[in-house]
Amino acid sequence: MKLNIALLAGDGIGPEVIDQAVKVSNAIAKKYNHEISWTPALTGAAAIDAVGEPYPDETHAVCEAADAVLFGAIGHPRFDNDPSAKVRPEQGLLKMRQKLGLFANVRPTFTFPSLIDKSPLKRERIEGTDLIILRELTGGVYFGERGRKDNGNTAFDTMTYTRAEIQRLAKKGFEMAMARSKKLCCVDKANVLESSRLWRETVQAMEKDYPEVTVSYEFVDAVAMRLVQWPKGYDVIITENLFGDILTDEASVISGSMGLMPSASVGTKTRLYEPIHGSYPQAAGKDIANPLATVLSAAMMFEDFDLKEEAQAIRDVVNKSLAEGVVSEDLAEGGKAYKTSEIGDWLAKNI
Ligand SMILES: NC(=O)C1=CN([C@@H]2O[C@H](COP(=O)(O)OP(=O)(O)OC[C@H]3O[C@@H](n4cnc5c(N)ncnc54)[C@H](O)[C@@H]3O)[C@@H](O)[C@H]2O)C=CC1
Ligand SMILES: CC(C)CC(=O)C(=O)O
Ligand SMILES: [Mg+2]
Repeated sequence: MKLNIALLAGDGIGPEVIDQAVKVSNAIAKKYNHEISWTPALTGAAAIDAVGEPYPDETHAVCEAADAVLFGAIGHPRFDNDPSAKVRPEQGLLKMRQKLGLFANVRPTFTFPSLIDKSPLKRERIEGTDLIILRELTGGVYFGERGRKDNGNTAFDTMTYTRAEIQRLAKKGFEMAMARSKKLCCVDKANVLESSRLWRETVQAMEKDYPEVTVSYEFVDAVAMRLVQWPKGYDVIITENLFGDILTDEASVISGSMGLMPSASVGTKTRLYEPIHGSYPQAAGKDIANPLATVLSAAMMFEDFDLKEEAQAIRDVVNKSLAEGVVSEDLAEGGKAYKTSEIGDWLAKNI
């Protein structure tokens, strides 16, 4: 197969983890006779520095022309620490998601056999966890009306959803549940928020179309507790943008590290694969970040091209690396920590 992949490395550890995913993908291409052409493009703070805008039109054109996008991370402390900055890297991420129509973010949470006892959570609670948080990605408070009033002394952000936005995300959730254990949990805050009540009303109305799916409705605060208390109680979770953002970082504790959590963003135009973590600026340039979230995002990309054996080969080599102790600092627990680049080399060699 010939694949044209847009490569958006971004900021901080973005370029370092992307490099490893490219090494692994190229090794897969070589082994299984595929041809991958990578087209790099600017995004985030790197793009602001170069052209003054975090998601330039040229980058959008590259993404639109590609078969898929592999994305690293964006964000830089000089913007995080400057609340008055008018142009911010994160605006690029949101614009990209919106312009590419990526309304659903698939964030799986699973455990790795060799890491289970390293989790702060007990083995019996997490072993066998296999859940998906399907996060709405182009609506809600990240995209609602915001501003200041009262001479800047009052600030507001608006959480807005349309029925159609909820329906298209929920449809994906129901379909995923049908293909898995037929269990769907809609996470909201319908006891307080009107937008959550629209979520609940909309999902309830769709239940009749999927009679085999058992649907539960839970409040996000309680789910934040239950997710780490008994993650095996969940299979497919659907939720709005902000709640999904927060719950998935929390879920990384079940797997063992933020550096292990992949994702796929899907929607109306193209597909984008990215780790759930950010640019981890404290690690930038040190070659210490865990590249596996990005490598496993590439596995999700192969899976979606229906290259299932290739995707499995990546997951297998990742498991092998963890079992053999080829781990980065976040998982080393005082033992030998491999460099980001060494892990990429090891994985590519062992494909
Ligand atoms: N999708 C994206 O591009 C995202 C960008 N950001 C941006 O990233 C910057 C940093 O934000 P933070 O809140 O610190 O989130 P972050 O996800 O970059 O880092 C949070 C913590 O997670 C751990 N971590 C993250 N990635 C790791 C990896 N690959 N290997 C090992 N450990 C890892 C580290 O302990 C780190 O301190 C900000 O500018 C933020 O806006 C944050 C989240 C997502
Ligand atoms: C800028 C944020 C919306 C990025 C983030 O935290 C995420 O997508 O997980
Ligand atoms: Mg996040």
